[in-house]
Amino acid sequence: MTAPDPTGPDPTVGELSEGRILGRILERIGASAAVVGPGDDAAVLAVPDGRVVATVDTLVHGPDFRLAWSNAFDLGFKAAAVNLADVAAMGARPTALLVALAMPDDTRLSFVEGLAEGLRAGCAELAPGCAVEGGDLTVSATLTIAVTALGVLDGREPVLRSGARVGDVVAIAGETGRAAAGLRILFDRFRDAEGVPVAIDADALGRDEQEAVIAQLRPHPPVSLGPVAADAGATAMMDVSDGLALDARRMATASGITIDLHASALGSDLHGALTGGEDHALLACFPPGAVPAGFRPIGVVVAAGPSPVSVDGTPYEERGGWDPYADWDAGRG
Ligand SMILES: Nc1ncnc2c1ncn2[C@@H]1O[C@H](COP(=O)(O)OP(=O)(O)O)[C@@H](O)[C@H]1O
Ligand SMILES: Cc1ncc(C[n+]2csc(CCOP(=O)(O)OP(=O)(O)O)c2C)c(N)n1
Ligand SMILES: [Mg+2]
Repeated sequence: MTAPDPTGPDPTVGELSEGRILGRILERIGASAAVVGPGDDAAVLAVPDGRVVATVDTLVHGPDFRLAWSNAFDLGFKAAAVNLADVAAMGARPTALLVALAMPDDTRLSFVEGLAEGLRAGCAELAPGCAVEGGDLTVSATLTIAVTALGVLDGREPVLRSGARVGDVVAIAGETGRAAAGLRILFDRFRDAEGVPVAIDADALGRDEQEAVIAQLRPHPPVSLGPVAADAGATAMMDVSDGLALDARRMATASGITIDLHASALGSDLHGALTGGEDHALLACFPPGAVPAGFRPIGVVVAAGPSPVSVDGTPYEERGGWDPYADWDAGRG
Protein backbone atom coordinates (compact mmCIF):
# COMPACT_ATOMS: atom_id res chain seq x y z
CA MET A 1 0.00 0.00 0.00
CA THR A 2 1.23 3.48 -0.84
CA ALA A 3 0.47 6.37 1.50
CA PRO A 4 -2.40 8.62 0.33
CA ASP A 5 -1.24 11.44 -1.95
CA PRO A 6 -1.05 14.75 -0.07
CA THR A 7 -2.64 16.49 -3.06
CA GLY A 8 -6.03 14.72 -3.02
CA PRO A 9 -7.49 11.56 -4.49
CA ASP A 10 -6.55 12.11 -8.13
CA PRO A 11 -3.75 14.67 -8.47
CA THR A 12 -2.22 15.74 -11.77
CA VAL A 13 1.29 14.53 -12.58
CA GLY A 14 2.40 18.17 -12.29
CA GLU A 15 1.50 18.06 -8.58
CA LEU A 16 3.58 14.93 -7.98
CA SER A 17 7.16 13.74 -8.24
CA GLU A 18 8.56 11.39 -10.86
CA GLY A 19 9.25 8.81 -8.16
CA ARG A 20 5.69 8.85 -6.93
CA ILE A 21 4.25 8.45 -10.45
CA LEU A 22 6.68 5.64 -11.15
CA GLY A 23 5.63 3.90 -7.95
CA ARG A 24 2.02 3.87 -9.12
CA ILE A 25 3.05 2.48 -12.51
CA LEU A 26 5.21 -0.26 -11.01
CA GLU A 27 2.32 -1.35 -8.78
CA ARG A 28 0.23 -1.95 -11.88
CA ILE A 29 2.39 -3.45 -14.62
CA GLY A 30 2.55 -6.91 -13.08
CA ALA A 31 5.42 -9.27 -12.41
CA SER A 32 8.70 -8.91 -14.24
CA ALA A 33 9.86 -11.87 -16.32
CA ALA A 34 13.37 -10.43 -16.79
CA VAL A 35 16.70 -11.13 -15.11
CA VAL A 36 16.51 -7.54 -13.83
CA GLY A 37 13.14 -5.81 -14.21
CA PRO A 38 12.07 -2.20 -13.75
CA GLY A 39 13.74 -0.06 -11.08
CA ASP A 40 17.43 -0.10 -11.92
CA ASP A 41 19.24 1.96 -14.59
CA ALA A 42 18.28 -0.59 -17.24
CA ALA A 43 16.60 -3.96 -17.49
CA VAL A 44 18.57 -7.15 -18.08
CA LEU A 45 16.91 -9.72 -20.31
CA ALA A 46 17.84 -13.31 -21.05
CA VAL A 47 18.42 -14.03 -24.74
CA PRO A 48 18.06 -17.79 -25.11
CA ASP A 49 19.35 -18.21 -28.68
CA GLY A 50 21.56 -15.15 -28.88
CA ARG A 51 19.28 -13.00 -31.05
CA VAL A 52 16.90 -10.19 -30.04
CA VAL A 53 14.00 -8.95 -32.14
CA ALA A 54 13.54 -5.20 -31.50
CA THR A 55 10.97 -2.66 -32.67
CA VAL A 56 9.45 0.65 -31.56
CA ASP A 57 6.12 2.30 -32.39
CA THR A 58 4.84 5.59 -30.99
CA LEU A 59 1.30 6.76 -30.29
CA VAL A 60 0.98 10.55 -30.41
CA HIS A 61 -2.06 12.55 -29.27
CA GLY A 62 -3.52 13.92 -32.51
CA PRO A 63 -2.50 11.69 -35.40
CA ASP A 64 -2.81 8.42 -33.48
CA PHE A 65 -5.57 8.91 -30.89
CA ARG A 66 -7.98 11.45 -29.45
CA LEU A 67 -8.57 11.67 -25.72
CA ALA A 68 -12.31 12.16 -26.20
CA TRP A 69 -12.47 8.64 -27.66
CA SER A 70 -9.66 6.63 -26.05
CA ASN A 71 -9.52 6.01 -22.34
CA ALA A 72 -6.21 5.36 -20.61
CA PHE A 73 -6.68 1.59 -20.41
CA ASP A 74 -7.46 1.30 -24.12
CA LEU A 75 -4.45 3.44 -25.00
CA GLY A 76 -2.15 1.26 -22.92
CA PHE A 77 -3.62 -1.86 -24.49
CA LYS A 78 -3.24 -0.46 -28.01
CA ALA A 79 0.32 0.73 -27.38
CA ALA A 80 1.18 -2.83 -26.36
CA ALA A 81 -0.79 -4.48 -29.19
CA VAL A 82 0.70 -2.52 -32.10
CA ASN A 83 4.20 -3.34 -30.92
CA LEU A 84 3.54 -6.97 -30.04
CA ALA A 85 2.19 -7.41 -33.59
CA ASP A 86 5.47 -6.17 -35.09
CA VAL A 87 7.44 -8.72 -33.05
CA ALA A 88 5.01 -11.49 -34.03
CA ALA A 89 5.32 -10.52 -37.69
CA MET A 90 9.01 -11.55 -37.56
CA GLY A 91 7.97 -15.01 -36.35
CA ALA A 92 9.07 -14.13 -32.84
CA ARG A 93 7.66 -14.36 -29.33
CA PRO A 94 7.51 -11.02 -27.48
CA THR A 95 9.37 -10.98 -24.17
CA ALA A 96 9.56 -7.38 -22.97
CA LEU A 97 8.22 -3.87 -23.48
CA LEU A 98 10.01 -0.61 -22.65
CA VAL A 99 7.56 2.28 -22.32
CA ALA A 100 8.49 5.95 -22.69
CA LEU A 101 5.71 8.31 -21.55
CA ALA A 102 5.77 12.03 -22.29
CA MET A 103 2.79 13.61 -20.54
CA PRO A 104 1.35 17.11 -20.15
CA ASP A 105 1.61 18.21 -16.53
CA ASP A 106 -2.18 18.32 -16.15
CA THR A 107 -2.43 14.57 -16.82
CA ARG A 108 -4.25 12.88 -13.93
CA LEU A 109 -2.50 10.19 -11.90
CA SER A 110 -5.51 7.92 -12.52
CA PHE A 111 -4.79 8.24 -16.24
CA VAL A 112 -1.22 7.04 -15.78
CA GLU A 113 -2.52 4.15 -13.70
CA GLY A 114 -5.03 3.24 -16.40
CA LEU A 115 -2.29 3.26 -19.03
CA ALA A 116 -0.18 0.90 -16.93
CA GLU A 117 -3.15 -1.41 -16.44
CA GLY A 118 -3.87 -1.41 -20.19
CA LEU A 119 -0.25 -2.26 -20.99
CA ARG A 120 -0.37 -5.11 -18.52
CA ALA A 121 -3.67 -6.43 -19.91
CA GLY A 122 -2.39 -6.19 -23.49
CA CYS A 123 0.62 -8.31 -22.62
CA ALA A 124 -1.43 -10.78 -20.59
CA GLU A 125 -4.05 -11.26 -23.33
CA LEU A 126 -1.89 -11.14 -26.43
CA ALA A 127 1.57 -12.30 -25.35
CA PRO A 128 1.56 -14.12 -22.03
CA GLY A 129 5.04 -14.07 -20.52
CA CYS A 130 5.81 -10.62 -21.95
CA ALA A 131 5.85 -7.72 -19.47
CA VAL A 132 6.81 -4.08 -19.18
CA GLU A 133 10.45 -4.23 -18.07
CA GLY A 134 11.34 -0.58 -18.11
CA GLY A 135 10.66 2.83 -19.58
CA ASP A 136 10.98 6.55 -19.07
CA LEU A 137 8.86 9.44 -17.80
CA THR A 138 8.98 13.02 -18.94
CA VAL A 139 6.75 16.04 -19.36
CA SER A 140 5.61 17.39 -22.72
CA ALA A 141 2.82 19.45 -24.26
CA THR A 142 1.74 16.44 -26.37
CA LEU A 143 0.89 13.11 -24.77
CA THR A 144 3.18 10.58 -26.43
CA ILE A 145 3.53 6.88 -25.71
CA ALA A 146 6.59 5.27 -27.29
CA VAL A 147 6.84 1.53 -26.77
CA THR A 148 9.88 -0.57 -27.62
CA ALA A 149 9.11 -4.27 -27.89
CA LEU A 150 11.68 -7.03 -27.72
CA GLY A 151 11.26 -10.67 -28.60
CA VAL A 152 13.02 -13.95 -29.17
CA LEU A 153 13.00 -16.43 -32.05
CA ASP A 154 13.42 -19.64 -30.04
CA GLY A 155 15.73 -21.05 -32.71
CA ARG A 156 13.51 -20.10 -35.68
CA GLU A 157 14.75 -18.07 -38.64
CA PRO A 158 13.15 -14.60 -38.74
CA VAL A 159 10.42 -14.25 -41.38
CA LEU A 160 11.21 -11.19 -43.52
CA ARG A 161 9.08 -9.17 -45.91
CA SER A 162 11.40 -10.11 -48.73
CA GLY A 163 11.01 -13.88 -48.96
CA ALA A 164 7.75 -14.31 -50.94
CA ARG A 165 8.15 -16.63 -53.93
CA VAL A 166 6.08 -17.08 -57.10
CA GLY A 167 3.45 -19.74 -56.45
CA ASP A 168 3.13 -19.00 -52.71
CA VAL A 169 -0.31 -18.68 -51.17
CA VAL A 170 -0.97 -15.23 -49.66
CA ALA A 171 -2.85 -15.61 -46.39
CA ILE A 172 -3.97 -13.47 -43.49
CA ALA A 173 -4.76 -13.95 -39.81
CA GLY A 174 -6.92 -11.35 -38.14
CA GLU A 175 -9.26 -8.67 -39.39
CA THR A 176 -9.12 -6.46 -42.49
CA GLY A 177 -10.81 -3.07 -42.34
CA ARG A 178 -12.59 -3.38 -38.98
CA ALA A 179 -10.48 -0.88 -37.06
CA ALA A 180 -10.71 1.62 -39.90
CA ALA A 181 -14.50 1.22 -39.98
CA GLY A 182 -14.44 2.03 -36.26
CA LEU A 183 -12.34 5.12 -36.86
CA ARG A 184 -14.74 6.27 -39.56
CA ILE A 185 -17.65 5.92 -37.12
CA LEU A 186 -15.77 8.03 -34.57
CA PHE A 187 -14.95 10.80 -37.04
CA ASP A 188 -18.46 10.75 -38.58
CA ARG A 189 -20.58 10.49 -35.45
CA PHE A 190 -18.64 11.71 -32.42
CA ARG A 191 -17.49 15.20 -33.26
CA ASP A 192 -19.17 18.52 -32.50
CA ALA A 193 -20.16 21.18 -35.03
CA GLU A 194 -16.56 22.48 -35.10
CA GLY A 195 -15.25 18.99 -35.79
CA VAL A 196 -13.82 18.55 -32.29
CA PRO A 197 -14.07 14.97 -30.96
CA VAL A 198 -16.71 14.38 -28.26
CA ALA A 199 -17.32 11.40 -25.95
CA ILE A 200 -18.63 8.19 -27.52
CA ASP A 201 -22.26 7.35 -26.82
CA ALA A 202 -22.15 3.55 -27.09
CA ASP A 203 -25.96 3.33 -26.88
CA ALA A 204 -26.19 5.22 -30.19
CA LEU A 205 -24.30 2.41 -31.92
CA GLY A 206 -25.45 -0.97 -33.17
CA ARG A 207 -23.54 -4.07 -32.13
CA ASP A 208 -21.38 -4.24 -35.28
CA GLU A 209 -20.57 -0.56 -34.93
CA GLN A 210 -19.58 -1.02 -31.29
CA GLU A 211 -17.30 -3.90 -32.25
CA ALA A 212 -15.68 -1.85 -34.99
CA VAL A 213 -15.03 0.99 -32.54
CA ILE A 214 -13.51 -1.48 -30.07
CA ALA A 215 -11.33 -2.89 -32.88
CA GLN A 216 -10.02 0.65 -33.44
CA LEU A 217 -9.50 1.57 -29.81
CA ARG A 218 -8.33 -1.78 -28.43
CA PRO A 219 -7.04 -3.95 -31.31
CA HIS A 220 -6.43 -7.66 -30.76
CA PRO A 221 -3.78 -8.74 -33.27
CA PRO A 222 -3.15 -12.51 -33.50
CA VAL A 223 0.28 -12.28 -31.85
CA SER A 224 0.60 -15.98 -31.02
CA LEU A 225 0.15 -16.88 -34.71
CA GLY A 226 3.46 -15.21 -35.67
CA PRO A 227 5.61 -18.11 -34.45
CA VAL A 228 2.97 -20.54 -35.76
CA ALA A 229 3.37 -19.09 -39.25
CA ALA A 230 7.15 -19.25 -39.00
CA ASP A 231 7.01 -22.90 -37.92
CA ALA A 232 4.64 -23.67 -40.82
CA GLY A 233 7.25 -22.37 -43.28
CA ALA A 234 6.05 -18.82 -43.97
CA THR A 235 8.30 -17.32 -46.65
CA ALA A 236 7.37 -13.69 -45.88
CA MET A 237 5.31 -11.96 -43.20
CA MET A 238 4.37 -8.51 -41.92
CA ASP A 239 1.64 -6.95 -39.83
CA VAL A 240 -0.94 -4.82 -41.60
CA SER A 241 -0.80 -1.49 -39.81
CA ASP A 242 -1.41 0.99 -42.60
CA GLY A 243 -3.76 -0.93 -44.93
CA LEU A 244 -3.69 -4.28 -46.75
CA ALA A 245 -2.98 -2.89 -50.21
CA LEU A 246 -0.26 -0.50 -49.01
CA ASP A 247 1.42 -3.08 -46.79
CA ALA A 248 1.11 -5.86 -49.38
CA ARG A 249 2.82 -3.51 -51.81
CA ARG A 250 5.72 -3.15 -49.36
CA MET A 251 6.00 -6.93 -49.11
CA ALA A 252 5.73 -7.42 -52.87
CA THR A 253 8.34 -4.75 -53.56
CA ALA A 254 10.73 -6.20 -50.96
CA SER A 255 10.25 -9.67 -52.49
CA GLY A 256 10.40 -8.61 -56.14
CA ILE A 257 7.08 -10.23 -57.02
CA THR A 258 3.41 -9.24 -57.44
CA ILE A 259 0.75 -10.11 -54.87
CA ASP A 260 -2.57 -10.87 -56.55
CA LEU A 261 -5.42 -10.57 -54.04
CA HIS A 262 -8.76 -12.34 -54.49
CA ALA A 263 -11.64 -9.90 -54.02
CA SER A 264 -13.99 -12.74 -53.06
CA ALA A 265 -11.79 -13.50 -50.00
CA LEU A 266 -11.95 -9.94 -48.68
CA GLY A 267 -15.58 -9.60 -47.65
CA SER A 268 -18.39 -7.33 -48.76
CA ASP A 269 -16.51 -4.06 -48.20
CA LEU A 270 -13.61 -4.57 -50.60
CA HIS A 271 -12.37 -0.98 -50.45
CA GLY A 272 -12.43 -1.04 -46.63
CA ALA A 273 -10.54 -4.34 -46.53
CA LEU A 274 -7.89 -3.11 -48.98
CA THR A 275 -7.29 0.30 -47.43
CA GLY A 276 -8.20 0.07 -43.74
CA GLY A 277 -5.25 0.00 -41.36
CA GLU A 278 -4.76 -0.70 -37.66
CA ASP A 279 -6.17 -4.20 -37.34
CA HIS A 280 -2.57 -5.44 -37.20
CA ALA A 281 -3.53 -8.64 -38.95
CA LEU A 282 -0.62 -10.87 -39.95
CA LEU A 283 -0.14 -11.02 -43.72
CA ALA A 284 2.01 -13.99 -44.72
CA CYS A 285 3.02 -16.07 -47.73
CA PHE A 286 3.27 -19.85 -47.57
CA PRO A 287 4.21 -22.59 -50.02
CA PRO A 288 1.02 -24.24 -51.35
CA GLY A 289 -0.42 -26.64 -48.77
CA ALA A 290 1.44 -25.09 -45.84
CA VAL A 291 -1.13 -22.49 -44.66
CA PRO A 292 -1.60 -23.17 -40.92
CA ALA A 293 -4.85 -23.01 -38.95
CA GLY A 294 -5.70 -19.42 -38.07
CA PHE A 295 -4.68 -18.08 -41.50
CA ARG A 296 -7.05 -17.85 -44.47
CA PRO A 297 -5.93 -17.63 -48.11
CA ILE A 298 -6.59 -14.25 -49.76
CA GLY A 299 -4.39 -14.38 -52.85
CA VAL A 300 -1.37 -15.76 -54.67
CA VAL A 301 2.16 -14.64 -55.42
CA VAL A 302 2.76 -14.17 -59.15
CA ALA A 303 5.74 -12.99 -61.18
CA ALA A 304 6.40 -9.24 -60.94
CA GLY A 305 3.84 -7.50 -63.12
CA PRO A 306 3.07 -3.87 -63.92
CA SER A 307 2.06 -3.21 -60.31
CA PRO A 308 3.28 -4.85 -57.07
CA VAL A 309 -0.35 -5.49 -56.02
CA SER A 310 -3.27 -6.57 -58.15
CA VAL A 311 -6.85 -7.55 -57.35
CA ASP A 312 -8.20 -10.44 -59.42
CA GLY A 313 -5.44 -9.70 -61.93
CA THR A 314 -6.13 -5.97 -62.26
CA PRO A 315 -3.24 -3.73 -61.12
CA TYR A 316 -4.11 -1.82 -57.94
CA GLU A 317 -2.82 1.72 -58.33
CA GLU A 318 -4.31 3.63 -55.34
CA ARG A 319 -2.10 4.28 -52.32
CA GLY A 320 -4.24 1.87 -50.32
CA GLY A 321 -3.59 2.96 -46.74
CA TRP A 322 -2.61 5.55 -44.15
CA ASP A 323 0.36 7.90 -44.39
CA PRO A 324 0.73 10.04 -41.24
CA TYR A 325 2.42 12.89 -43.12
CA ALA A 326 -0.15 13.00 -45.90
CA ASP A 327 -3.28 12.08 -43.94
CA TRP A 328 -3.30 13.72 -40.50
CA ASP A 329 -5.68 16.72 -40.40
CA ALA A 330 -3.56 18.45 -37.67
CA GLY A 331 -6.43 18.11 -35.17
CA ARG A 332 -5.93 16.96 -31.59
CA GLY A 333 -9.01 17.35 -29.34
N1 LIG B 1 13.56 6.91 -37.55
C1 LIG B 1 13.94 5.72 -38.01
N2 LIG B 1 15.24 5.39 -37.99
C2 LIG B 1 15.63 4.18 -38.42
N3 LIG B 1 14.80 3.24 -38.89
C3 LIG B 1 13.50 3.52 -38.94
C4 LIG B 1 13.00 4.78 -38.50
N4 LIG B 1 11.66 4.78 -38.67
C5 LIG B 1 11.34 3.58 -39.17
N5 LIG B 1 12.43 2.82 -39.35
C6 LIG B 1 12.48 1.46 -39.85
O1 LIG B 1 11.83 1.39 -41.12
C7 LIG B 1 11.03 0.21 -41.22
C8 LIG B 1 9.58 0.56 -41.51
O2 LIG B 1 9.07 1.32 -40.43
P1 LIG B 1 7.51 1.41 -40.13
O3 LIG B 1 6.79 1.84 -41.35
O4 LIG B 1 7.31 2.19 -38.88
O5 LIG B 1 7.22 -0.13 -39.89
P2 LIG B 1 6.06 -0.83 -39.06
O6 LIG B 1 4.79 -0.56 -39.81
O7 LIG B 1 6.44 -2.27 -39.07
O8 LIG B 1 6.10 -0.21 -37.71
C9 LIG B 1 11.22 -0.54 -39.92
O9 LIG B 1 12.25 -1.49 -40.09
C10 LIG B 1 11.69 0.54 -38.96
O10 LIG B 1 12.49 0.03 -37.92
C1 LIG C 1 -7.36 10.13 -34.06
C2 LIG C 1 -6.84 9.23 -35.14
N1 LIG C 1 -6.59 9.74 -36.35
C3 LIG C 1 -6.11 8.95 -37.32
C4 LIG C 1 -5.89 7.62 -37.08
C5 LIG C 1 -5.42 6.74 -38.21
N2 LIG C 1 -4.13 6.13 -38.00
C6 LIG C 1 -3.24 6.53 -37.10
S1 LIG C 1 -1.86 5.58 -37.08
C7 LIG C 1 -2.44 4.63 -38.36
C8 LIG C 1 -1.68 3.50 -38.96
C9 LIG C 1 -0.48 3.00 -38.26
O1 LIG C 1 0.37 4.02 -37.82
P1 LIG C 1 1.90 4.14 -38.15
O2 LIG C 1 2.48 5.22 -37.33
O3 LIG C 1 2.11 4.19 -39.63
O4 LIG C 1 2.35 2.76 -37.54
P2 LIG C 1 3.34 1.69 -38.12
O5 LIG C 1 2.99 1.49 -39.57
O6 LIG C 1 4.70 2.27 -37.90
O7 LIG C 1 3.06 0.47 -37.29
C10 LIG C 1 -3.71 5.07 -38.75
C11 LIG C 1 -4.51 4.45 -39.84
C12 LIG C 1 -6.17 7.13 -35.79
N3 LIG C 1 -5.98 5.86 -35.43
N4 LIG C 1 -6.65 7.96 -34.85
MG1 LIG D 1 6.47 1.73 -37.11
